[in-house]
Amino acid sequence: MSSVKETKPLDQMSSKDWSAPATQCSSVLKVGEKTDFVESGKSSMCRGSTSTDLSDESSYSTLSSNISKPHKSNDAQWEAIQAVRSRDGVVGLNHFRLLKRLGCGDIGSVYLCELSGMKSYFAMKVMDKVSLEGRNKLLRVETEREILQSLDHPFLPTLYTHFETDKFSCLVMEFCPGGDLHMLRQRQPGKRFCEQAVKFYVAEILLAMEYLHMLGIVYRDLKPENVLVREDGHIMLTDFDLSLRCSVNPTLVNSTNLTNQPLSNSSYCIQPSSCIQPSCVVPTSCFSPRLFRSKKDKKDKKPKPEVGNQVTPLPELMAEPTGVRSMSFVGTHEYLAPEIIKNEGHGSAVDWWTLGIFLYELLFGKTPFKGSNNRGTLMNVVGQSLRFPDSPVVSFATRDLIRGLLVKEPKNRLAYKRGATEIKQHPFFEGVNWALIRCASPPEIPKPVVYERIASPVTSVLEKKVAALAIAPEKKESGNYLEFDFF
Ligand SMILES: Nc1ncnc2c1ncn2[C@@H]1O[C@H](COP(=O)(O)OP(=O)(O)OP(=O)(O)O)[C@@H](O)[C@H]1O
Repeated sequence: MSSVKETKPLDQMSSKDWSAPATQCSSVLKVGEKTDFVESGKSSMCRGSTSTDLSDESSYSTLSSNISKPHKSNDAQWEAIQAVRSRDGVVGLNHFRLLKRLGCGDIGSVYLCELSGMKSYFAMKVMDKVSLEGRNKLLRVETEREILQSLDHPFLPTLYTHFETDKFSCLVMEFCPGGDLHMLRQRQPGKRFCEQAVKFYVAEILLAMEYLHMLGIVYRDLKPENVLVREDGHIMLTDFDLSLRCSVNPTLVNSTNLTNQPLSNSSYCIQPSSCIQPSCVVPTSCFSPRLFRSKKDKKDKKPKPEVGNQVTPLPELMAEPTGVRSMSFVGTHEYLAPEIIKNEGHGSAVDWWTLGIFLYELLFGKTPFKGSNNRGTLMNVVGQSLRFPDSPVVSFATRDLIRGLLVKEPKNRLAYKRGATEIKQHPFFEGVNWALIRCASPPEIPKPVVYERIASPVTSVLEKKVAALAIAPEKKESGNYLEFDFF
C-alpha cells in the first residue's frame, strides 16, 4: 500500500505529492536465520504515516519522566532492569545484546535484544539522532518518549528504560512476538478476520484509546501495522511519534441522567477501563455466556435476571479531548479523517474515524475509500459515501457501528459526545465484559519463542561494525552487539 512521509492537506497538494513512493526500509540486518516470531511487514514495505507541521504540539509541557508504573511492580523484566540499575548505576546500550532486527519505520529500527546475562528479552527502538535532526524529526522522538513514559496500561507499551549515546536515542520496551495485525490478517482465510476475532481486537484497542484520551493523548495513527500481538495473544498499540498531546478535563456525567438514557444493552459496563467495578465481574470469561448460547438455548430459556447483568448504570467519566484543534496533517492516507484532509483542525474524533476504517479493513480485507492513487484516496475519504462489499456478509450491528464511526462530520460521529463509552454500548460489543477483557481468550496465541535459537553468536564482521557505534569507550565489550542498519 502506498505511503508518504511528508505531505500536505488536500488544498495544498501538487500532483507530485499524490504519487509519492511507498516507504521502504533501506536494508535489513540478517541475523539468526531461524525465527519463532513474526517479522514486521514494515521492514519491507509499509503504509507509512504522513506528517507535516507538528509545531502546534511543541508548546505543550513535557510529561513527567518519573512516573511510576504500579501495574509493572512485579514484572520480571522490570526487576531485571532495576537489578542492573542498582548494580551499575545506569542502564545503557552496553548492557544489551542485540539479536535481530524486528522492523523499521520512519524514525528508527526496532531490535529484539537481551539484557546481557539476565535472559530477559526486550524490543529496543534505536533512532539515529543526526539523521533525525537533519529531517527535523527530533520532536517526534521526544513526543514518543514522553508519551511512553506516561503509560501504564495492559494494551499499551511499557517503556522499561531509555538512554542516549552520542549517535543514538534508544527506547527499551516489551517485545511482542506475534507480529502486527497487518501480517496476521494476511494469514487468515480470505485475508480477513472473522467478526468474533475483530470484536476482540477492536475492544482492546478501544480500551487503549479511551485510556490515551483520558491522558489527553490523541493517537492519530491507528492501522493494523501499529497493533502488535503480545506473547499471550492480547494486543499492544505501538508507535506514538505522531500522537498529539493536549490538556483534558475529565467530566463526571451524572448517573441519574444516565438512567434516563436509552442504553442499548443494560449489561454493559460503562465505567472507564481503568476502574474495575464489582458489578461487572463475570468470573470465567470477559464475553458473557449468552454470546455463545445456542439457538435452542435461546428458545428454551427465558432470560432470567442474572446478578452479573443487573448493573445499575455507574457514573460515567467523559474525558475526550474533542475540543483540541490541531492543524497538523498526520496519519496514513487510507486512514486519514476527512477533517484532517480538509485542514479544518481536528481533535480526538479522528481516532474514532480511524477505528471505523480499522474495523472495516480487518473484516473485509481492504479499506473503504482506497483510490487508485493517494489523491484518489483522499478525494474518496472526503466525498464518497460508505459502501460495504457483498461478501463477506457481516451483521447489521457491525455495519451500524462502522457507519457510526465513519460519519464524515466529526460532531455527528459516534463517540463525539460521550467518548469511548458510546462505542462500548453499541450492540456490536454485546457480551463483552470490559473490566475483564484481559481474561478473555485471544483469537490466536503466538508460538512460544525459543530465544536460544535466535541468540546465535554474532559474526566478526558485525562485531567490527558495532565498534563504530557510539558506545562510551570504557564500556565497549566484544561480541555483544550486532550491526545497526539505519534508514
Ligand atoms: N515492541 C515490539 N515488539 C516487536 N516488534 C516491534 C515492537 N515495536 C516495534 N516493532 C516492530 O518494528 C516496526 C517499526 O516500529 P515503529 O512503528 O515503532 O517505528 P517507527 O519508526 O515509529 O514507524 P513509523 O514509520 O510508523 O512512525 C513495527 O512495525 C513493528 O513491527
